[in-house]
Amino acid sequence: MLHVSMIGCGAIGVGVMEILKSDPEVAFDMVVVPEAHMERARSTVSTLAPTARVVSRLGDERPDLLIECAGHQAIAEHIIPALERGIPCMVVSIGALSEPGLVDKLEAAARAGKTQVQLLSGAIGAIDALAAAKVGGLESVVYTGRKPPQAWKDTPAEAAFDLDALKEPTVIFEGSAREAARLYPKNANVAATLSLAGLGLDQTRVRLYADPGVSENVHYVEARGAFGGFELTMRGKPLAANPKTSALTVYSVVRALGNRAHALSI
Ligand SMILES: NC(=O)C1=CN([C@@H]2O[C@H](COP(=O)(O)OP(=O)(O)OC[C@H]3O[C@@H](n4cnc5c(N)ncnc54)[C@H](OP(=O)(O)O)[C@@H]3O)[C@@H](O)[C@H]2O)C=CC1
Ligand SMILES: O=C([O-])CC(=O)C(=O)O
Repeated sequence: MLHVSMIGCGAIGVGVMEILKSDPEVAFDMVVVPEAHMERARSTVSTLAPTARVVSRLGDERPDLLIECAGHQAIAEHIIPALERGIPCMVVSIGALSEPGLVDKLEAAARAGKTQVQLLSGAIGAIDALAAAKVGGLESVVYTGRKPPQAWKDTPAEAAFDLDALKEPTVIFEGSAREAARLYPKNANVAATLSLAGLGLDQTRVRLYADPGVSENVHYVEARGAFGGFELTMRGKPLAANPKTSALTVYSVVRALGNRAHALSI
């Protein structure tokens, strides 16, 4: 039985607990949320993981695994201290890792605690292929992200474009993955994941579209290198609870937890 503590109880956290409710080999012991929202989280968690405690910090507890499904802040606040204490961690807010120095801090914390932090693939696929291709040498990685206009609400695109009135696919950003992550931090997970697995934030090229013709989060990747090349299209169905997040992200977390908990890992 794998004893897991989860940080965050939003669209991803709830989706993960819903699926794993029926897995006898995974137990959620604690769910960590901000102090102000503990009561709300308690009512959600009581139906999904009735034995789990809702807390605002991990304290002295030592789960087998700590998983972050919360956001940027949670990495500094919870993941780095847990790694330093030797608790293995998984991180889903990969966009946060575009902050200069944060990947190094994560690595240093894991080394100090003699443990490991796993960065999850989330909404994008072929990270195994891209990371393997990097060994032989990559020449180019180009990522095109296409989402319905409303998925770009609360981003700089809202000020620059009349999103509700768009009739055609519209490029809202073109540049490096680093710049994409700076301007669109809540939509930067895929660009940052591809960068970390491949050519880095400065050499990974990104184009983002607000497209009234799509209802899904469409991720298109072209990679070239010594290995040859690949093109990948993901058409991720958005979660009802958060249209910025593809449902595959939830499944990617469930897969990762299953791979730690079960006798067979794939
Ligand atoms: N790797 C990938 O491909 C993808 C990654 N993501 C990332 O995953 C993360 C979660 O996404 P999603 O579930 O959709 O987001 P939600 O906004 O639905 O949920 C986030 C949850 O985390 C909680 N939270 C926020 N800050 C903290 C903190 N410092 N400590 C503890 N809990 C905290 C929130 O609490 P409250 O509501 O009280 O603020 C909320 O319960 C985001 O960072 C997102 O960018 C998303 C999609 C794909
Ligand atoms: O599709 C998703 O779930 C998330 C996404 O685009 C991103 O954050 O890059």
